[in-house]
Amino acid sequence: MANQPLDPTRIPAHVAIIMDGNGRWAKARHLPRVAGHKQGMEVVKTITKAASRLGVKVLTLYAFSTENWKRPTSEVSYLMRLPVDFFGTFMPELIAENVRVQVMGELDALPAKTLKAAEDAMTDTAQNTGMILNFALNYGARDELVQAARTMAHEAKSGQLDPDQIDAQVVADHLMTRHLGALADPDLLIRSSGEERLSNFLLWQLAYSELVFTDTYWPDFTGAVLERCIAEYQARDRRFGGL
Ligand SMILES: Cc1cc(N2CCCCCC2)n2ncc(-c3ccc(F)cc3)c2n1
Repeated sequence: MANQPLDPTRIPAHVAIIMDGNGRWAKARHLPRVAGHKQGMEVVKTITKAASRLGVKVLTLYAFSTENWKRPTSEVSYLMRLPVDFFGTFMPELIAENVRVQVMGELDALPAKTLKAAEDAMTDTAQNTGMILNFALNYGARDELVQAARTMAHEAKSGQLDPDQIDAQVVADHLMTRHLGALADPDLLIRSSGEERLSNFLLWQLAYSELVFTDTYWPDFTGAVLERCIAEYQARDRRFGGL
């Protein structure tokens, strides 16, 4: 991993993070899995402020995937309370940091209290003009692509969309990241805990992203680890398919 000082002129505009390793962190400490999730949420607060102060414009965090419903009921119930706890304890700091909250995923399937916490946070921070904190909650990239294809098919069938006009931008405009506009595609994807998989995350948007993997478990992730990942990103020479 690169250890150069960061170039403040080349901070990645959009950073996405798969926050992995919470259960293993807890197991290594003979704690229940939910202790890893609890500490992981505190790290979300730390990294939100660190990314904002570095000049990141969009921070997308994979909080809960469509596959996570398979976990034990007690763990899912705990996880569904975390968005409520997060905003209940961190909203004043989000406002002070001028952060705007976005939440994307199949939100209608969330428990009512979870959905309300997310919707209230989006409303209460809508006027903020700083970093966008974009949570992926009950999100799956394949579901996102299926939904986009179904919507475009219905629009074509109704005469609203000429199939021959469908290009990459039209597809992007039908994805859950459409509200991010030109910032929709992450420049940098970070995955913690040593796993090197995409796990059904942002499959369209990550087409040209730099992928950085760190062995650090998410609950141990710090601002210094974030800076090392960004230094690794800055040490790479992105070609976007060119020479
Ligand atoms: C389900 C879940 C799990 C969750 N973990 C903590 C971070 C590590 C990953 C698993 C556990 N965190 N952390 C923050 C949120 C959150 C999500 C949406 C939102 F609008 C506000 C906060 C969260 N949500």
